[in-house]
Amino acid sequence: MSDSSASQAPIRIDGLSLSRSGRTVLSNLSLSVEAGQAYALLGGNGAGKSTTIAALLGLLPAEGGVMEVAGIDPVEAPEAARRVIGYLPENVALYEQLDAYENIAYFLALGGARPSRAAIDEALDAAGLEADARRLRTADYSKGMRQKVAIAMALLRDVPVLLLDEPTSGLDPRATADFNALVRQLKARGTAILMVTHDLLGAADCADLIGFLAKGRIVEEVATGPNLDVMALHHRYGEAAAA
Ligand SMILES: Nc1ncnc2c1ncn2[C@@H]1O[C@H](COP(=O)(O)OP(=O)(O)OP(=O)(O)O)[C@@H](O)[C@H]1O
Repeated sequence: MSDSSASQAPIRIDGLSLSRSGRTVLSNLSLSVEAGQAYALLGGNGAGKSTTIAALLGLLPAEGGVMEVAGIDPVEAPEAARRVIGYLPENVALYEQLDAYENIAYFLALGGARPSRAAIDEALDAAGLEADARRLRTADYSKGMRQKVAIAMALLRDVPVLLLDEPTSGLDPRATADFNALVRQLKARGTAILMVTHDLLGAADCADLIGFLAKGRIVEEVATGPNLDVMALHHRYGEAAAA
């Protein structure tokens, strides 16, 4: 597969195979995410979702297939790939003794960037972190607040690719809805988003494509939209997850 539109997708995985500890974990996996799209990757425990993200981050050697993030092969050039990726692990790690401004200034300085306070405020506004929380030590932040700080960093870095690992697990319904709205905003900016999730409803709410992973391969891929039958999908997903 190598038509020109697919090769320009900011996230592209084509025929990826990968083993861990001698066991096949990803098997001929293919997916692509266009600019301004979100792709939700669902699947049962151990299906290979986090491994897919680790592969895109250039953390695991592939045995076959190709990957590209913003045109960069993360296996050949992992550091260059990570410069174009915003990655949100399931639990965002921040310096607990520092506030949101200090964390953002610190992490961006590692990449050589020195955003102004106004630029940080603008990014935190876009990410939806309450103004009166920004000067508090992040030790007191909820998971949702930490994620907003990480999203603000990605906005300031202006990365074309976001990888989200179970961003809504453990969030309450309100925070989940806020997060899904944020995903829609990021799409509107042209970001390509790959999110690993167990939240089918949230995926239907904010993703364009939902892929079901089982035993390291996509067993079903559906486009979301007003006609999507989420309950039917729920039943099929259960079957896919158990496959
Ligand atoms: N460090 C590792 N060494 C060896 N095998 C691993 C390692 N990490 C994960 N695996 C195996 O790779 C497979 C895929 O794991 P992965 O974490 O990608 O699944 P997942 O779909 O993200 O699951 P979950 O929903 O439980 O997070 C599993 O069989 C797992 O046991």
